[in-house]
Amino acid sequence: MTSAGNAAGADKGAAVRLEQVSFSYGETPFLFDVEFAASKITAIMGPSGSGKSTLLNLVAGFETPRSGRVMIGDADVGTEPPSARPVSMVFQENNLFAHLSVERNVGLGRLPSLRLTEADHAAVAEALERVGLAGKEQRLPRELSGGERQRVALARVLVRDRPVLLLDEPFASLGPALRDDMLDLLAGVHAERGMTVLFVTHQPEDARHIGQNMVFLDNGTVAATGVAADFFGRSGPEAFQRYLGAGPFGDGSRDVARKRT
Ligand SMILES: Nc1ncnc2c1ncn2[C@@H]1O[C@H](COP(=O)(O)OP(=O)(O)OP(=O)(O)O)[C@@H](O)[C@H]1O
Repeated sequence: MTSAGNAAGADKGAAVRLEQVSFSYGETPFLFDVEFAASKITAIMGPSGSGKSTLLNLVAGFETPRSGRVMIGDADVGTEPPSARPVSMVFQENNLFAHLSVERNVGLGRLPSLRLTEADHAAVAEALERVGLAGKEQRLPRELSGGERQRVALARVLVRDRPVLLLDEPFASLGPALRDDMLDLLAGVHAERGMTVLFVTHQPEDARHIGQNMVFLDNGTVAATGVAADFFGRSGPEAFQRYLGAGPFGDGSRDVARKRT
């Protein structure tokens, strides 16, 4: 996959670098030293509790490192509040304000005050069209399906138009066919915009579907990095192969060869 679909968006992303970033939750230590290439989709995998969400939270600014630097492009953002970072984030659930319409939920990405200009309204309409939600602008989140709610979250990302997009298992609650649709939508948006995407997933097939690069976490640190095609080949990192064999919960419950239904 390339970002060549839109020359204007091709260099849009910024590299994300965690330089010897240490952090802890009580007795649980983390140490991250890793670079996410600009304008690429990097899938982040690892056993439950290995620190995937923690890593995203450090990049987003919801957590602060004890030491080390969080770099986005050339800027050290380690002390910036989340709102000042050039980042958008989509979670598995609870991305939307329940009492606000689809249109207003997306508009928030443009302007938290929701005092939108004509141009802002046009951008919201265009984003909703792009994610296939034209005509549903006035609905409340509870009047949408799970997949549609995640489309609203993606539309908000589009109007925010930040160089870095963090996705924490955004499609985990969706069935396989819908998940594939959402991955295709995400890949399309990435091809147009060229933002840097960090995509946390438990699903090897999702990582293979859209991941260009891979980062594998284990026990609070980066155990392996590389190009996705190499990771999933026979000569992929041993720790990753073991993880795939055991399944993310260490019980063999999932397998790389698992077929979509
Ligand atoms: N707010 C918190 N307070 C205390 N401990 C936390 C907190 N958030 C996470 N942890 C702990 O930090 C470790 C890493 O959690 P994290 O959510 O980053 O893992 P993960 O790899 O995203 O897991 P999963 O795949 O289950 O979502 C876990 O042991 C978790 O219990």
